[in-house]
Amino acid sequence: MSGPAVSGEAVSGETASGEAVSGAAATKAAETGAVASSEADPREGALVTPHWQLDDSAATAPRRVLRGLPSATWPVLRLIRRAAPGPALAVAVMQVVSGLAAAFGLFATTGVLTELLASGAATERVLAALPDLLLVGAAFGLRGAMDVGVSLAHARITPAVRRLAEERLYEASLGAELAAFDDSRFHDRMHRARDRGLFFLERAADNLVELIGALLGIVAATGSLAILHPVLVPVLLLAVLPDGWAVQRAAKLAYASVGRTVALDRRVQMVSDLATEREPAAEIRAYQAEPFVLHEYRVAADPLRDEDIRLATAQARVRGIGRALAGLGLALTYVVLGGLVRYGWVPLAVAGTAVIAIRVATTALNRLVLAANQLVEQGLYVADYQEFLASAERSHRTGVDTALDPSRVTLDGVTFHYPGSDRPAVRDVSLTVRPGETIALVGENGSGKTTLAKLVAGLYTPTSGEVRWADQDIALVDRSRIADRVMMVLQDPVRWPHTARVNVEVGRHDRPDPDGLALLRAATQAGADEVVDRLPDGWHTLLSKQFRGGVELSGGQWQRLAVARGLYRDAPLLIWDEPTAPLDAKAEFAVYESLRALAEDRTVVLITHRLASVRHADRILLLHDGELAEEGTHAELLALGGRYADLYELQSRMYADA
Ligand SMILES: Nc1ncnc2c1ncn2[C@@H]1O[C@H](COP(=O)(O)OP(=O)(O)OP(=O)(O)O)[C@@H](O)[C@H]1O
Repeated sequence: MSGPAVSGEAVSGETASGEAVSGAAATKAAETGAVASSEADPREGALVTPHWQLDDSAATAPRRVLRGLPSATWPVLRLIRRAAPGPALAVAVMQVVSGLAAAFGLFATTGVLTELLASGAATERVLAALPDLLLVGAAFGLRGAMDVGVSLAHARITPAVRRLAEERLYEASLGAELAAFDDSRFHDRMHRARDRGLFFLERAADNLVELIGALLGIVAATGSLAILHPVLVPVLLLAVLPDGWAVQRAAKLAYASVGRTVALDRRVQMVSDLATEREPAAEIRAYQAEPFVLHEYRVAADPLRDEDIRLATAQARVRGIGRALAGLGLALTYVVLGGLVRYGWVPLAVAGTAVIAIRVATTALNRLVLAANQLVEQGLYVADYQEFLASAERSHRTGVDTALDPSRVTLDGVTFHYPGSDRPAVRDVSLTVRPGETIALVGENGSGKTTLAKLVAGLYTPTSGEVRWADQDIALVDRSRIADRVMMVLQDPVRWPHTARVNVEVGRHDRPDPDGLALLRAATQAGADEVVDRLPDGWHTLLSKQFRGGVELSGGQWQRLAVARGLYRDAPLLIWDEPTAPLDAKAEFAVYESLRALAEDRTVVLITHRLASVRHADRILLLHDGELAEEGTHAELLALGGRYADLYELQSRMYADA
């Protein structure tokens, strides 16, 4: 990751003076580009920000999103409408009915009080009040029924929203270009969207329902209050606005805090994986790295804890001030009401209803303020979610939907930079792979072989230059059209936590193979049949120790399955990146025999460090520092006496010595 361009404001922003230090440290770290471990210990003093913690996109988000409630509400509303339109409509209707019942109940209460406070015998007054009393009871009952109905409909909304939001996130992530996964900003956005965005989206859906209910409750109570005496309405606002300010302020503090700590959170998560997952367990013990892992945890977790405490304290202070001001406002409201009765501006019965209405309105307004402010806070995270979807969408390349012929591949001045990297991984490479030709890419570690192979396969788009299949520039073609024509075995293939059968068939999951003949052919060519024969449930054995009944394979056994997966795919362009590195000699020999058979009617790009395996390639291309340094047949390159000859000589000597 290169030093991100983050200003001090990015990490100090809205916060108190202490955090300005983190901004300065951040800028310094960004300027020096030093690695985290050589920087100041994040536990010292104010929250110091190592370079991997910096997150420039978080800095601008609050201002943009805090423009108000609508921007927080619309995306949630749209999702609710898509995810659960029926329950959403039911909630809206029942909430309106509930609000009307509340208003009706308040007016009926005035009738009851008027009768009860009139002169005459107590029994007569009670009897006179009875019809209104029944109306109050009916209104109360209707509200209760509506509230139960709202809860039932609401229970269907939240899970449906989560389900839809998750699917959209995964769609966006799966649809993003491969290069996006090499970009740290994309990762930060994705983590914010996945870890917080989804959670808060669900909460925001809850709060929206709450907000609408509270709003209708307020309209009912305030409307009744306005009819009883208009001056009570502005006075009532005095009681709730300070609280509203406090919750709003607390939400901003929380978001600013998350902007500062999102990468630390991720760091803790990564250390947590190291400490608890199976894969690193053996190496950590072998290297006695347990104390180191714990140290790593503390370095990230201590400042997180301190930041959480600082945030909670600041929020409590702000809320306390809000509460005190709200109490004063409420007292003032009652004083005004007392004055109105004292000077005979409102009758006592109306004042009695006003007290109830004020209580109802205050409760509803508090609910509203809380829900609205939580919604604004959650809206910030929902915006993160939306932003991730948008960024994934932006990275999604759309192209023409055309048939492709990859038998002749031409690279024309191709240069490729990984995101955020100044040095090109592949530099100005031009070459042509002719139909049916097998080329081998060789060179030292990091010379650009895998990157070049991924460019040929259309997984990356060149920063400059063109990759053409036949005469078609593949940068302009739909991604799925390209992928359809390539079979590929990559370095470090995925170990699918699924059955052995799925591990092969996922190579082309929609390939019709009812008798499993293609599966068996691919498995035999890759030597995976021998692996499967020894599994307790054969092809149906679950290959993941993390689930009950699952088994684990050796590295070479996994690789045989991965090779079988690549072969099962069956496409005209074959790209093999170190397919046999973890295989034993027998399996390697078998795989190369299969490769030779496959190469007869395919264009093949083979990457390997075992130069003995590339002797039969039609052409060998040696990459050095991203550039095409040598090109020719095995014999030609040996005669040239360059880097290839040196490497071959070295390897031959190793075998001879052995
Ligand atoms: N995802 C990535 N993000 C940024 N830089 C990368 C990424 N992958 C590779 N690189 C850089 O690109 C350069 C070429 O890497 P590449 O993997 O293509 O080399 P290679 O020749 O295949 O190496 P090896 O023989 O070790 O497999 C290296 O300097 C590497 O550091």
